[in-house]
Amino acid sequence: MRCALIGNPSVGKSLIFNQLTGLGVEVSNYPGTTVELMQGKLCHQGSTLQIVDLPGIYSMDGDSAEEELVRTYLLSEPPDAVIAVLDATRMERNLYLLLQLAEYGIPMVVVINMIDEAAQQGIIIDSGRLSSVLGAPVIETAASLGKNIGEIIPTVLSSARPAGIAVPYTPQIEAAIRSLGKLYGATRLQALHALQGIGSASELVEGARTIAGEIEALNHMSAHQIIGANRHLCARRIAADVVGAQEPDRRFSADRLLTKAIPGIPILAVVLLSMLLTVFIAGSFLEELIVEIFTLLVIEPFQTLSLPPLATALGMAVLLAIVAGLGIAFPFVLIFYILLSIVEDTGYLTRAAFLADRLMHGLGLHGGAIIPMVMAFGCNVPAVMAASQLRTVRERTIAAFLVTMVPCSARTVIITGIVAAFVGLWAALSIYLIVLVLIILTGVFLARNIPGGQYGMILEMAPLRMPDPVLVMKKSWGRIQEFLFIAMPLLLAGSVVLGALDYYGVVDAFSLIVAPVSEGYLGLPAYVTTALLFGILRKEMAFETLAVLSGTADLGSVLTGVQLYTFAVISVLFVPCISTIAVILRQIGIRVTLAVSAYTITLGFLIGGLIHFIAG
Ligand SMILES: Nc1nc2c(ncn2[C@@H]2O[C@H](COP(=O)(O)OP(=O)(O)OP(=O)(O)O)[C@@H](O)[C@H]2O)c(=O)[nH]1
Ligand SMILES: [Mg+2]
Repeated sequence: MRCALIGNPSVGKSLIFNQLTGLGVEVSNYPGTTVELMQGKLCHQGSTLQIVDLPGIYSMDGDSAEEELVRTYLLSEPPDAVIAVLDATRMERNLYLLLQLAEYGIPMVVVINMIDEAAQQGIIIDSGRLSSVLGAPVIETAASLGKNIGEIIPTVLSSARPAGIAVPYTPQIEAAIRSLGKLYGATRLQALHALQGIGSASELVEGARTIAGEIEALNHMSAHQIIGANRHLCARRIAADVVGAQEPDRRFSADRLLTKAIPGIPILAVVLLSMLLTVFIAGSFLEELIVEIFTLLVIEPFQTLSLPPLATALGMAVLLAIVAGLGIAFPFVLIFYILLSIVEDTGYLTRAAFLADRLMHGLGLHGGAIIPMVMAFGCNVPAVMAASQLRTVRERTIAAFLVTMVPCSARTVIITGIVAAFVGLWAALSIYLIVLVLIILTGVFLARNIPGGQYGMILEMAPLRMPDPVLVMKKSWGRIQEFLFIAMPLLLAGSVVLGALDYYGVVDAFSLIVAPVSEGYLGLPAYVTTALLFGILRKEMAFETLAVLSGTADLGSVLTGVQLYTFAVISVLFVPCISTIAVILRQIGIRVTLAVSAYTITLGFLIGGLIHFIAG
């Protein structure tokens, strides 16, 4: 048996899905979290059920990718039952979708989720009454508390049935439905779709177009609009019937403060800055701790072993890679993801997107793109994935450029580990400033020069709520896995290769070749440029390779401040790491990948040369 979860965005479908199946689909207080169909299985009293988590949608008849996905899914492979999830605090709007869903005639169970929040807001729902109005079973749940989730499957199995309710449309629409039925044998659903111009060219769609044209001429409103208005009216009536007295929302005033330019923008700046500072401070603290413990317990004992030289070289390379990955990058990445999950689940991120909207428009993006931009501080890889969800090619292209320029945690490691440690805190901050200016210039330039229109942003404010610590940790863990299981192995493999190349003298030979450019143009010893190139594998590798090749972790003793600064700026700017390149290639395309790589290499070496020219 197959069963699908359908509902508006952010009503808790994925959380219910996870609780039913025991899987870990991403759950977040940000509309549009699930963008594709997710499947899971569960066993109930000996029989296996397949559960499908669908993206959240506001309507079944629109033309967004998510709406089309849900519609095609229901039409082409109708599940045996649907679980319609509603948000108890927004019944009217949720019922609008439910009324449309009812027209598909698939057996359903209605789940009114977030009943805990409704209770807090003084909203009372008469679910018995709703059940008799809809003609389908209704269950009240609070997924975050696990309340009544256990009742869903038994109810689906015992009493799911097609909802009996039908929206009463205006006489003209009803007449059109009847004649389309008579003329083309269309069902009510097919006739409604055809009247709204949904579906591929067919006699029915052609015939419906003529009728819809007549209706439009008579009403000065398209059939699509009339149908929508009828459904809204019906949803409003049902909501008025089943939803009890509602107290004014107390969170309203907090929202006013967060979304008005003043004090909203200063608050946003403080939030972003404190996120960065927390990552810096807590990250460095953990970093030192881990590196010290690791050196004491692993590296020092390893050095006292008398192994053959090649084994020592390779072993050291692996150990250094583990310190670089687990000890240095991990604390930064983990803390960043925890902070991001918290900001997301409080509902603040939607306010940030709203505030950033105007600013981002200057860069050719809309406020929603603030999410990939902020995520990029953690790691560019998930940020590019998020950017590839933007609506137009133009936006995706611009976002790919800007996201890859944002200093990710690995680059933060270079900035803190090299510049802050050996040159100074202000020098480190100045790198962020340089990057910020370059990002703005790039965005403005691309926005002016890439053709294509700009979409406005339609983003629903997520409700403000206390994040659930367990969910926050689960989500951060889910995100960190990419780092642990994809980046770490890459880092280890890269280090072994580096160790071998160094051992056999290949690194030295390579250094000879790059020496003229490196020394003449950038003012850097040749091995430093070699280290830079290793940064393509993984940005931390640049740092680590530099330490390996210069033979000491105390970089200040072998390179001057300007040299270290130049090195850091170039590695921050030039080419994203290999994982980022791969993900741009997969999600956005080869042309953008090549353009981004060429652009960032040029930028890195131009600015690097400039610094040497001015300060060297
Ligand atoms: N208070 C409360 N919060 C809930 C409940 N159910 C879900 N949430 C929270 O609501 C937010 C949205 O949950 P998701 O499961 O991601 O929602 P979704 O319907 O899958 O959303 P999309 O994938 O965007 O369509 C998360 O922050 C959940 O923790 C509930 O019953 N009560
Ligand atoms: Mg979801």
